[in-house]
Amino acid sequence: MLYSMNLRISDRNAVVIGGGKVAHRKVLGLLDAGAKVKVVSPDLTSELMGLAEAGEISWQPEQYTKKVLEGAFLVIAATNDSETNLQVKKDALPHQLVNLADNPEESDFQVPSVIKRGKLTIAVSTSGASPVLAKKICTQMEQMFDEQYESYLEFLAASRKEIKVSVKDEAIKRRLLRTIADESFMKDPDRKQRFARLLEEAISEEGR
Ligand SMILES: C[C@@]1(CC(=O)O)C2=NC(=C\c3[nH]c(c(CCC(=O)O)c3CC(=O)O)Cc3[nH]c(c(CC(=O)O)c3CCC(=O)O)/C=C3\N/C(=C\2)[C@@H](CCC(=O)O)[C@]3(C)CC(=O)O)/[C@H]1CCC(=O)O
Ligand SMILES: NC(=O)c1ccc[n+]([C@@H]2O[C@H](COP(=O)([O-])OP(=O)(O)OC[C@H]3O[C@@H](n4cnc5c(N)ncnc54)[C@H](O)[C@@H]3O)[C@@H](O)[C@H]2O)c1
Repeated sequence: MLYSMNLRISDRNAVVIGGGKVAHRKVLGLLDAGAKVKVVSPDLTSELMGLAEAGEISWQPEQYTKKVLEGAFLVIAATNDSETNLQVKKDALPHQLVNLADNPEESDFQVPSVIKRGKLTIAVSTSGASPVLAKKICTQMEQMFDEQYESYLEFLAASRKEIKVSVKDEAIKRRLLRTIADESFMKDPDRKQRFARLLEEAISEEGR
């Protein structure tokens, strides 16, 4: 069984070994999360070359050696040589998190298929059974959880903050938090006013 979590990696060192299309996909995810990315590979796809030229990633144009792992928090071995990928896992220190693009069993972590809607993240994993299915499920979910969720999550975050500072009674607090998570709030263009009224009522209910 794998343990699911969302890792904060901004400004952490990530090393990607290999410069093909799989490495490129992993690099984009790491950059989105704000990691400092180094790619180690004798060659790069044109997309990765563009990122190197733009200074978004650093490129070490050489074959893998153990030394490149120094200082890495997270390591992705995505070469097309399974022996090299396995060697990366053997060389890494126990506290370095290693993913092997061709070997789910030997990986410390696996990368899920992901949908992002602002603060909302939906991640789908099949534990390595079928990455294609993971992607397919995400594609289906993309329609269910459309772009409206981005502003809805902003509303939820702000409203929850207000509830936490203004309401002391645990039962009332819970009721409000559940109410704003109702689908009708997601669809209501006047949800801010509706929430303001509810909050006011709750505060006076508490004062009684
Ligand atoms: C979800 C996603 C995330 C990402 O990579 O960012 C991801 N793979 C994606 C796509 C994809 N992967 C493959 C194809 C080609 C299929 C085809 O057509 O043949 C496509 C389709 C495509 O590229 O479109 C083949 C493949 N994948 C792995 C192996 C090796 C093996 O299993 O032994 C092989 C066989 C290679 C071969 O047969 O040669 C291994 C892994 N792939 C994983 C994740 C991890 C398990 C996640 C899970 O189980 O849920 C894991 C274990 C390791 C890891 O990478 O962490 C991403 C979708 C992104 C999106 O949502 O858009
Ligand atoms: N995890 C996934 O999502 C996924 C998806 C498809 C394929 N795969 C697997 O991922 C691997 C890479 O796939 P790809 O399509 O990117 O391959 P690719 O052939 O396009 O790229 C491989 C890259 O690795 C580099 N490389 C090879 N040996 C190296 C070494 N010793 N040191 C440094 N770099 C080295 C090559 O120069 C090249 O840049 C394959 O093993 C494939 O089976 C994984």
